[in-house]
Amino acid sequence: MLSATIAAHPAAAAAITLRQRHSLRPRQPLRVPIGAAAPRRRMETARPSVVNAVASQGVPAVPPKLSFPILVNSCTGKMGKAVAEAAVSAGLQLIPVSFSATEVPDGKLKICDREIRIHDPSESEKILPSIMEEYPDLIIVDYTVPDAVNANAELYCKLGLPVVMGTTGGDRQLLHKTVQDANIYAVISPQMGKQVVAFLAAMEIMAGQFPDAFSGYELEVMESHQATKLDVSGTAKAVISCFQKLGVSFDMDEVKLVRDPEEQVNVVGVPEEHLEGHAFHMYHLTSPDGTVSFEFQHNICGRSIYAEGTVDAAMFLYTKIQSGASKKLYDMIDVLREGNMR
Ligand SMILES: NC(=O)C1=CN([C@@H]2O[C@H](COP(=O)(O)OP(=O)(O)OC[C@H]3O[C@@H](n4cnc5c(N)ncnc54)[C@H](O)[C@@H]3O)[C@@H](O)[C@H]2O)C=CC1
Ligand SMILES: O=C(O)C1=N[C@H](C(=O)O)C[C@H](O)C1
Repeated sequence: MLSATIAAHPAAAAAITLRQRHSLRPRQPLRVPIGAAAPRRRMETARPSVVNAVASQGVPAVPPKLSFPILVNSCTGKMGKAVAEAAVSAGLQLIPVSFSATEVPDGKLKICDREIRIHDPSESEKILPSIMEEYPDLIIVDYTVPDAVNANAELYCKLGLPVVMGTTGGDRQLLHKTVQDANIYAVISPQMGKQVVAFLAAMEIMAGQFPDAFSGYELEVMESHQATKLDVSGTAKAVISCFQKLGVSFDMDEVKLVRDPEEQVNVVGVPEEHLEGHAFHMYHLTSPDGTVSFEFQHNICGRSIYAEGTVDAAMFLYTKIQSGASKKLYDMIDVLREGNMR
């Protein structure tokens, strides 16, 4: 059996095998425990580097830190809160306003010692223009719910507000058309985690270069997320569309969703402390005669990988806007390609 395993979080190495549709069996981790790995030898001689060479000529070695205003919609959500915290720690100016369908005491929320005023989404059209006046360089980040994606995008387009759209679901085709037609600056991606985006990019390259390489193979897909997740993983859908280009026949509704915490712990192998925030994905391919199988996984615990990637995307977008780039609509592969990951 050929097997490729990608575990993006050390705590998430529990491998899963999907040999029969809807039947999940836990398996021993394939990786060597971190502590057992032989330590790498440190380089003993200083290497001349471009940075050092430039610094020695009196030019600043480190590019100036970017700082611009960022509004996170919605700071009451799990991702919104994580992004707001990551933005503050990266030195961005977190605008003390957000919108939410969830009521919070006194209409306020504390994030990193800052008080964020929470408004009802119905007020966004009225409030955002004055915020844009106050913060002309503003970028908005959207982590709301699948049902709000299209209406939110329409509003940002109407206002000409640059957006990093992390929210999944909704009508994706319409989302892209709305943004393209309005010609606003945007990064749209169902996956902001750098390493997962690199995996996705590799899948796209493989699909482009070897179409039909997996023709006739059977694909089984399992994704496990926190029970509150409303939609099928947008990342799984993107990976599946690559498998489809590789010749695999698969309907999106064949994805096995795991949302039951007991199954997540006992069958999938999600660490209990990450039941409220995890994203385990497994894709299993079997050849028509059953003699060859492939397995790909990306298992993530927590949200920091997406929050950091989102801040990278916002910084990328800001520099595009400042340089007056003619291309305006980007995805995370564009961000990755230009090396904008801190
Ligand atoms: N692109 C990426 O890398 C990632 C994307 N996501 C996606 O982000 C979205 C949010 O995920 P979570 O934060 O876990 O969900 P969540 O349920 O914790 O938060 C959603 C928040 O949006 C608020 N909300 C609902 N309707 C709204 C509206 N019209 N305007 C403003 N706020 C509104 C809710 O009150 C809630 O606080 C999901 O679509 C999820 O799939 C999540 C993780 C990573
Ligand atoms: O809701 C989540 O949590 C996640 N959503 C994104 C998706 O649907 O692909 C990314 C990741 O799976 C986490």
